[in-house]
Amino acid sequence: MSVFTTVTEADLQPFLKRYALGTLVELKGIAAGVTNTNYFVTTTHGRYVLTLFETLLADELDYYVKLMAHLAHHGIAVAAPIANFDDDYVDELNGKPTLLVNCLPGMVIENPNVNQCAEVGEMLAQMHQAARSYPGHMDNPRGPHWWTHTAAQVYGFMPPKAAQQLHDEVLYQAEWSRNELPRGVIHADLFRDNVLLNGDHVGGFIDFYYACNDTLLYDVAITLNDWCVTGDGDIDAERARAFLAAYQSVRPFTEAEKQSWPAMLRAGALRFWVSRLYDFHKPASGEMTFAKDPGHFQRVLLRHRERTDFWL
Ligand SMILES: Nc1ncnc2c1ncn2[C@@H]1O[C@H](COP(=O)(O)OP(=O)(O)OP(=O)(O)O)[C@@H](O)[C@H]1O
Ligand SMILES: N[C@@H](CCO)C(=O)O
Repeated sequence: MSVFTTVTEADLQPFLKRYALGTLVELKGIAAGVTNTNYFVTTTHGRYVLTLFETLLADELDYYVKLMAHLAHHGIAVAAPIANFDDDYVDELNGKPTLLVNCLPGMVIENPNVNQCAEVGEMLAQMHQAARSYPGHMDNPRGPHWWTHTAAQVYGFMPPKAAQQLHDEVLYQAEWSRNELPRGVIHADLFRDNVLLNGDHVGGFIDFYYACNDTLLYDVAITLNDWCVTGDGDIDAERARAFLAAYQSVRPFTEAEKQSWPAMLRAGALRFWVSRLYDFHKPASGEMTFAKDPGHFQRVLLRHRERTDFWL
């Protein structure tokens, strides 16, 4: 469930008076999602999504929310934040920082087809391009420094063979240089549950709260590792080829990116193996997370290590 902070119609009516959105018709909690409280809000003007941020503070939201507004302004399918009469995107309701965005068409798809993977690849490349003029900056909090430090905290909980595999990968990732790779704003968590699909078309990308400035190729790897994966951690070649071809139809990889692609695929898997290991072995008390299977990304990573064809 994901209504951690209850909002009643009586709470919302005065709040909505700070926006040009008409009056409340219906308020409905959204079950999906595990971090924040989300509601569908229908007013006399349309349908919106209200998010109450359970952990992020108002000033921490600035980079993400302005990025969403910037991308929407460029025609990228993302939820567009709506400003209140003070021209602020982030407001406050029931003691929590709050955001209203437009409701996007479509739904989360668990088993995407080839066309849907291609559409996501194309939109991702266009998002990378549209974000080139975004002035905000945020270092990636989940890069090599983070996984080296975080892996060190979980080795002791792991079977020796898996710990050795993880340690080997951390060392391997420290040995190659990312300096030549194009950088920009990345989503950094564009899994299937963060994209709404409207038929074969992208209804919208959501959940920009890991977005940051890093290499664009890292975003491509993270996205492919989820969208094109099979149940056993292998990659479906047909979906991978379609995804990459569509991405490159907008932004072809540089030579340096082509060379780095096999290593970057592994980096994308390592990042989520480590975060899932950490959440599994060291859940913060009272934290509202539902541990996801770390073994899945161990399998994805080990398959990448054996791979000889990278679908380019
Ligand atoms: N702009 C939107 N338009 C339509 N539906 C949305 C929109 N934003 C969120 N949703 C719906 O709400 C659900 C939960 O949103 P989201 O995944 O962002 O939750 P969260 O708890 O904030 O994040 P997380 O899942 O990363 O914990 C989504 O699966 C989607 O169904
Ligand atoms: N997408 C992440 C969780 C949210 O960051 C995962 O599947 O581990």
